[in-house]
Amino acid sequence: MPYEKELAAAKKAVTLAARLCQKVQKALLQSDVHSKSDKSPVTVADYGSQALVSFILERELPSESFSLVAEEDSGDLRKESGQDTLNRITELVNDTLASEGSNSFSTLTTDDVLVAIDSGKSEGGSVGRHWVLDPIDGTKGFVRGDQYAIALALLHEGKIVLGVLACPNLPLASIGSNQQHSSSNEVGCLFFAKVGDGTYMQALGGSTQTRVHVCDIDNPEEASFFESFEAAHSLHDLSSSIAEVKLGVKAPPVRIDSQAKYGALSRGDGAIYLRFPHRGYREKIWDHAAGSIVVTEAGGIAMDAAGNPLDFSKGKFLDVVSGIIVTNQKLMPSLLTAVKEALNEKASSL
Ligand SMILES: Nc1ncnc2c1ncn2[C@@H]1O[C@H](COP(=O)(O)O)[C@@H](O)[C@H]1OP(=O)(O)O
Ligand SMILES: [Mg+2]
Ligand SMILES: [Mg+2]
Ligand SMILES: [Mg+2]
Repeated sequence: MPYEKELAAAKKAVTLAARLCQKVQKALLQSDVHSKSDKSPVTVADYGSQALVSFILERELPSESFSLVAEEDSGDLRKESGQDTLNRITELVNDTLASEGSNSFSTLTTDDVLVAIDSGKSEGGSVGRHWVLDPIDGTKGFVRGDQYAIALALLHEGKIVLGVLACPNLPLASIGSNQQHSSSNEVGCLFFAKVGDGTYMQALGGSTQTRVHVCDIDNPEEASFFESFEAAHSLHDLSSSIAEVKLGVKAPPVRIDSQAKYGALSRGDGAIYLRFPHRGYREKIWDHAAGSIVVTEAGGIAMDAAGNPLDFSKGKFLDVVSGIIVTNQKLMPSLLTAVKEALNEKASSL
């Protein structure tokens, strides 16, 4: 089966990274939160997760040439002021590797950690194989104690061929706004998909997997929609005018952080995901690579707001027209029409 060993390695890497993130989120100390030059919060867990995933993929797939396009770099950690943080990250990575229980465990030095983080400097592109990683997607949710995801995908000749999405705080039961209250409050989901093979979900750390599908709602009035928790990441007014005014969606928006939205959509918790970043923001491939294959293999479609397929082959940026929209096959035509109308009205009112 193609990509079988890559999928196994990706699941192992992401599961361990999730363990590291859970530990940090539990004991999140103010001193663990730092500011990058773009002012987004970055924590020891973002770096630790990236180092772990990079290290495990290289260890598990030794015969392949390794290319990784990932969000973080080690610049700040190499400064004098980054020493304590680097020591803390190295300790976290080693503790997590030790908890794996394998005999082949070797202790990483701070230099090994820097090298593992910097393996993520690849630019991707349309030739060859590249892993694509967001070590913590939804850092703001992570810091708040809410939803976040570890998102890993494999890009092969310009197409995403597999994706693994760990959502440590996502309930195993449905979170859709139309859902009955569930008696189970167990959290921690691992979604994974291989091209042509469907999407599966299992409990993080569990082994029983279930195939998942997007919902088959064709009446927008019965649909519900996901969007960013952070209004700074996506225009909430525009989503409301599309979903509620144009399509007649009755349920209130489900606002959660990160690609957990793609995971939830892939198992039918809601029918639509709308994302309209503010002007000037450029999407990155690691923010959508794993999520998009998880949704498409579950029967959904992810496109830009003009109806173009998402093109992951152009380097680290994912250039899209106006935004990203995701739904099932039946709702996409009416959603696209509603989006076009709303964008035209917005343009003519400026
Ligand atoms: N100004 C911004 N507009 C849109 N998305 C952003 C912005 N700043 C960061 N992001 C990224 O958007 C994603 C989260 O969006 P949301 O949780 O709202 O879906 C994350 O990938 C986050 O990066 P990061 O990986 O650093 O958290
Ligand atoms: Mg970030
Ligand atoms: Mg992200
Ligand atoms: Mg991130």
